[in-house]
Amino acid sequence: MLKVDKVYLKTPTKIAILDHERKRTYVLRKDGLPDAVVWNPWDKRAKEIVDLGDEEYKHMLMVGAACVEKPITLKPGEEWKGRQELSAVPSSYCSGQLDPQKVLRLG
Ligand SMILES: O=P(O)(O)OC[C@H]1O[C@@H](O)[C@H](O)[C@@H](O)[C@@H]1O
Repeated sequence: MLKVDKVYLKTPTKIAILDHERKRTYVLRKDGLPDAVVWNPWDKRAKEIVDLGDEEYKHMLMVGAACVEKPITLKPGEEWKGRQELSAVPSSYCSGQLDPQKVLRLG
């Protein structure tokens, strides 16, 4: 794993994360959050995360829904709703069918 901090604009509402090492596939579903962030804290920021072990940052990757390009500004009394849901599904990699489109259709 390497240090990474990337923002992807206008991403689909479903994103598949294929973990070949652990043979798992995660599906991120999101609403109201058009962008996505792929990030890990690496050594310095990891020290601020109290429940992350000293060396665990080397194995950590966060993929999250985000709203970066057009920030949401609320006036007093205004409401906004957004959601993200992360679930694990059987890995398409394990079954020998590495087809991200197939994984997205599963959800
Ligand atoms: O902490 P959040 O809002 O879930 O975002 C995750 C990370 O996303 C990264 O892009 C930022 O550089 C970090 O500062 C931030 O912590």
